[in-house]
Amino acid sequence: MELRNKKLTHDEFFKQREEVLRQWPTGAGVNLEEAAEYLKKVPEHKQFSKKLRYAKENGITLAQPRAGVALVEEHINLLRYLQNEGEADLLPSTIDSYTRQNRYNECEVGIEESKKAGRSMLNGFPAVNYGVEGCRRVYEAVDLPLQARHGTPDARLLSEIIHASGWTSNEGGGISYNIPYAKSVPVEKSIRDWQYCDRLVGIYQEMGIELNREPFGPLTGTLVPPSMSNAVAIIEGLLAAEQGVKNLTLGYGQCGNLIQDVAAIRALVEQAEEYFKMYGYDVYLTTVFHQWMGGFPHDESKAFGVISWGSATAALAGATKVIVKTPHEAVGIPTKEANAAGIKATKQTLNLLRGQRLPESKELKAEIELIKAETKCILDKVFELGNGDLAVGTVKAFEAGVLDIPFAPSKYNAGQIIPARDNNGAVRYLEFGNIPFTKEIKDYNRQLLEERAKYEGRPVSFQMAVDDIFAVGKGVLVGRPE
Ligand SMILES: CCC[C@H]1O[C@@H](n2cnc3c(N)ncnc32)[C@H](O)[C@@H]1O
Repeated sequence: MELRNKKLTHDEFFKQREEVLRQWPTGAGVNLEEAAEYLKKVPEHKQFSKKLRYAKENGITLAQPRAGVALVEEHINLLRYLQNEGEADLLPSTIDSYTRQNRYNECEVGIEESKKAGRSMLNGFPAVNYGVEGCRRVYEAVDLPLQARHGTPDARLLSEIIHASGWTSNEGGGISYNIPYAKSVPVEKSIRDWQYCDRLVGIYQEMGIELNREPFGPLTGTLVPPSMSNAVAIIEGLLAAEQGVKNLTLGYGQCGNLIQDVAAIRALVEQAEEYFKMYGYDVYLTTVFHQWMGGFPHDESKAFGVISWGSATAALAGATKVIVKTPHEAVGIPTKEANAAGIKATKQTLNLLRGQRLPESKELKAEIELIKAETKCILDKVFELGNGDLAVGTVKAFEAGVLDIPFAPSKYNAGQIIPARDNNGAVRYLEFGNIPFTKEIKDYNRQLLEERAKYEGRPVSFQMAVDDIFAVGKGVLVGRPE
């Protein structure tokens, strides 16, 4: 069947579902009607969509950690600790890397090794291997909404299992969980697979169960210009809406300049709403701001500085949710104590800033307009390449380098754009690759980088990008020459 941005028919979906549920033995434990009955019993305070609505309507920014370990009991202890000690507002289950690659055999080995070692030998929770029974134990053990967070190009079986288990949100998308996470998964394949995941949510929606979907905003988390990440977020939002998703959280990864980060969230909301309206989708939209996704300082006190700065930006931007980092970010998977500390520092900052927003200024307005103009150039070309079909256009846009994610591992990503910070730390385009920006937009980006070059007494060059990549880990935002 030709790739199309078209809601999967019931026949198309249920025919594919037979193969999906056979991918691993635990798939046999998924029964749609039984799962719907189970989901209908999820109390409001454990429904992602309800808690996000409440936060948006009350101008509150919620705090959510990442967390996942190999064994069910330990994972439950971890989540309960983050709920009770960490005061998390929303809970994750970060899924391990083998599951993300559908390598469930290796998950089995990792589970056994973890039992022998008495510690987690996987970097997340292997939800598929535990199946509905194990995932329901996790859901029933906590008292907050639960979401699957991962990086899975083919998340069809994972999505079936976690939703059937009462987990009321799923992160990911056909671009955002492929290009930054995989080397050789064709864009067409991951778009199709995520159409399935979204259609599953749409089918639950038609049964009166509102689940939340959250495309992964930060992408590579390495100097991704806001217009590129916003373009991807809006594309994944539209693709999800076509499959019947009604509750969407679009995201963005902190870049570090306050004006630009606030502008990115404001532009994302304004532009996404414009596109949903234009295409007639009735979507309840919320936003998620990811605390700094790049290199972290080793020193835990300095790490708390980065965590608090991301929290403050999220609050001032009015994001519905902020994803929390921990003081162990520079070293690896955090202990539960370090994870809880990250959440508490975040919530302290959010509470101190409750109700405050970065006021409209000419600089903020200009940055919002610039981001929207850049994003429009990209999206217009995507639709043109697809002759109006967004799914086809997305595949062709990656082939043409119109969608191009900096520092992505995927061989389907052109990798021609080069980002670098301007003198105020805002992320600009140093090389445009094949992105069809207007001359005015290109000249403005170049002018801002020339200002930095003049200040630093060096030419605009790739070295600026390299210096910027290491800067935050060294305690600064802009990578000044040594
Ligand atoms: C896009 C996600 C990257 C971030 O996701 C964190 N992360 C990954 N796996 C786990 C885990 N099992 N528990 C807690 N945090 C985790 C990393 O540290 C990084 O910040």
